[in-house]
Amino acid sequence: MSGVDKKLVRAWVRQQAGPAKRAALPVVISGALGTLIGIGQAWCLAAIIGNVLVARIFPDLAPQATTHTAIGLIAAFAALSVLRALSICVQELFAARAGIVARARLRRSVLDSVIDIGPALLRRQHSAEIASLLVDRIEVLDGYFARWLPASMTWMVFPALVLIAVFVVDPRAALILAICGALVPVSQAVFGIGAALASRNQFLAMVRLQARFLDRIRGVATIVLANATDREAEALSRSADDLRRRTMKILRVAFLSSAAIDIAMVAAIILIVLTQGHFVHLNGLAAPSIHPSPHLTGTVFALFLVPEFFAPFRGLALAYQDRAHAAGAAEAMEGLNSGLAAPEGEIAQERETPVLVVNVRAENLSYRWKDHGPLILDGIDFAVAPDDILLLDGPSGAGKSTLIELLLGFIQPVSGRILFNDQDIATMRGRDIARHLAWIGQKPVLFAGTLRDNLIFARPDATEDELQRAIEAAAIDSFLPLLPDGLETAIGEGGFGLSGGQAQRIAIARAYLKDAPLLLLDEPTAHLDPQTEHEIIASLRSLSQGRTVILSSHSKTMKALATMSLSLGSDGDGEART
Ligand SMILES: Nc1ncnc2c1ncn2[C@@H]1O[C@H](COP(=O)(O)OP(=O)(O)OP(=O)(O)O)[C@@H](O)[C@H]1O
Repeated sequence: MSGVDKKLVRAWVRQQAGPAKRAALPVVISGALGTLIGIGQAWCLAAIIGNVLVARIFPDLAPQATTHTAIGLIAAFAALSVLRALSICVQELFAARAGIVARARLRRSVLDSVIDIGPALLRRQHSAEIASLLVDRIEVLDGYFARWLPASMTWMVFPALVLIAVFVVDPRAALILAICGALVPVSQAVFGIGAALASRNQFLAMVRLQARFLDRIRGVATIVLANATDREAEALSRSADDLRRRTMKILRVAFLSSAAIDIAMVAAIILIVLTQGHFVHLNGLAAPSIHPSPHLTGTVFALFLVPEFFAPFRGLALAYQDRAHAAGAAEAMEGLNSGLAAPEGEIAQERETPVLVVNVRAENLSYRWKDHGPLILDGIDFAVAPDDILLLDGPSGAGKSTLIELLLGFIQPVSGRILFNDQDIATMRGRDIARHLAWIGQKPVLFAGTLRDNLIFARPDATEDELQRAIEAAAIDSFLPLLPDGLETAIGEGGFGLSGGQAQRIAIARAYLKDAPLLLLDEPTAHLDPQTEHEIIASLRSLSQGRTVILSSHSKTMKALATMSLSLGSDGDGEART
């Protein structure tokens, strides 16, 4: 794991520490109980073997052993086994709950960041990468919260409990366990570095493959028409093979790390057995023979506890990958700037007073896309009030869409400011800016779902009456009877196809439902035929009434809607005219 990773994970762990460690505490407590019960089980078994079985074979060694003792020990072992099963069940339940709660909290935080940053995010990260963070990366964090956190809190404590129990009965065996146990962290540190690196590389390969798949599915028509199917299939199979090789590497490292623990465990067993002279006797080169002694119970007890002693190390080694995944997720979240999650409840406490009117003012607004690139907008000033329709005029590339993105709050000006009702939008959160406005672009996004789902997406709590009014105002009722299931027709990806004009009507209906006082229109009639454009403009005209409207369009008919204009580009002076 690189230094950057370490720093990120440390910062991330610190941030998670409070809620996640609290959630992991019951896992730790039930794990400790499980260890204590395991010690009890080992004692019962050792006593059965030492006091009962051996007494039967060598009555002179344990003459007092009775059938009653044997039955009592077997009953105690059975009862402890039931308790152990229960403690494992409880531990698993708490671990699963800790994982679920933490993942839900992280998903909300990442989603909030994605929404706050808006489409600007897609300029620096591939959508597949963001989807992978929200789904896969956070999903695998389950292991971090459910396994790694409890394991990292207890990997020294549980073996210490076992060591104390063994020490009381057989100090020599305890010393052997301690020495063999001390070797484990050294081997784990070596393999851990490899595991983290392999896991990080595997995640990167997976994200690359996902991004590639998504791009190719989106561009499937282009691939088929360019006769590039074979080439693309080959490239995809190369990416998939890369992922397979990296996954195998992780498995190899995991196998080596687990083998190191096994070796330490076997070494401990052999050393305990060999150092108990009274237990095993080596007759020269002949096979060892057993010479039980009255201390047999203690030795057997120590031997039974060897797996119990190493179990937390094994748990930690298995969970090391989960930590490596957390490093990858922390890095990706850092990219979204969502590493520092908003404390729970902060958003809910905000008062969401409805915005009724918006006066928009831009003061000396400038913007450049790249640090040392040309100014796309230079010293723009305008003011728009309710019932005004401001046309952003200028040739292609003049910066009309850029100005609309600034108004949406998706990008920030290099100088100057935009004010909504005298408040600088730079001081507002994305969701507050969004409450002021509705936006209609060239091509509305239709989600996979019914037409109804797509409409009420703008306001899920809209009543049936409000929905009907929006449908009429946007003239959706003109094509509704043509849809096989009316409002319940599945549209969007995998659903019923809609024409550009019909899709644009859905966007207008959404704007009606949202009922925001500021309307931003970015070439809403581009790509429409004159007849459809005429109908859409009629709907937009009524939608504009009483609202503040800022509009960008190359269409003469759309331009005719405007009450004032702002000339952008080389021939414009950046001042609005009425
Ligand atoms: N994400 C981006 N990164 C870098 N430059 C960009 C980006 N988006 C737009 N630009 C550049 O900014 C300039 C203005 O683009 P913009 O899309 O705002 O123009 P426009 O007036 O809306 O054009 P059109 O009328 O063709 O839509 C163009 O030179 C464009 O190349």
